[in-house]
Amino acid sequence: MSSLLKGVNLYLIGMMGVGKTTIGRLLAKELGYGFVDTDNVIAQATGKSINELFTEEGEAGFRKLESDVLSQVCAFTKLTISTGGGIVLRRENWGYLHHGLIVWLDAPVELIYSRLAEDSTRPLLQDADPKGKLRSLLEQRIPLYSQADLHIIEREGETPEEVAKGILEAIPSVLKTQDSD
Ligand SMILES: Nc1ncnc2c1ncn2[C@@H]1O[C@H](COP(=O)(O)OP(=O)(O)O)[C@@H](O)[C@H]1O
Ligand SMILES: O=C(O)C1=C[C@@H](OP(=O)(O)O)[C@@H](O)[C@H](O)C1
Ligand SMILES: [Mg+2]
Repeated sequence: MSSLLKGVNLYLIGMMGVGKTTIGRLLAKELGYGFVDTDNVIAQATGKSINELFTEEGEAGFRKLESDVLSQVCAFTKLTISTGGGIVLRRENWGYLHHGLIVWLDAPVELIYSRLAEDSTRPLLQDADPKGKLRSLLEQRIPLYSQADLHIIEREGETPEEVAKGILEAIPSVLKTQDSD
């Protein structure tokens, strides 16, 4: 399986709660790749939670840190990189993402909401109408997520392992060069 991508990095993009962090870790294991989660790197580097960074630096400050991390990790190979849902917003980030294979992990808003309803670690969902916020964020971001190489739609009840398996099975269909050895 590790020869599938020939060392090319795999980037997971998509809305918060679709499972990028959870599934990225599984994919890295299957591929024999290293695993990086951009939010975790930011939290480790700053010693602050994502909530604290949004409060203290604002979303713009957080986005700057996110771009810095992405620019650093894309210099490496053999990585599965789980991004934060808003990484698609900055145009400069696409120059980094396109160094690898980009997978848009997608799920219905109802499913995402059911996973995050009790979760207070997503500052953008600390809103009077979190479900409405998810819908409007998704609507704004669909044209951006659509630039991914691969679009994977999760079904309700699918386990992270099943989603990861579906991604691995779909990858050969989007590889630009075929393995000739
Ligand atoms: N396929 C799945 N089925 C059920 N729960 C899931 C699934 N994928 C992720 N989760 C749960 O949903 C929440 C959000 O997952 P996470 O990996 O943090 O998503 P993201 O990084 O995209 O925000 C976590 O509690 C995680 O355990
Ligand atoms: O969608 C977003 O703008 C965000 C998603 C979060 O990451 P996950 O997508 O891993 O939840 C985190 O980066 C931050 O709360 C902002
Ligand atoms: Mg995450």
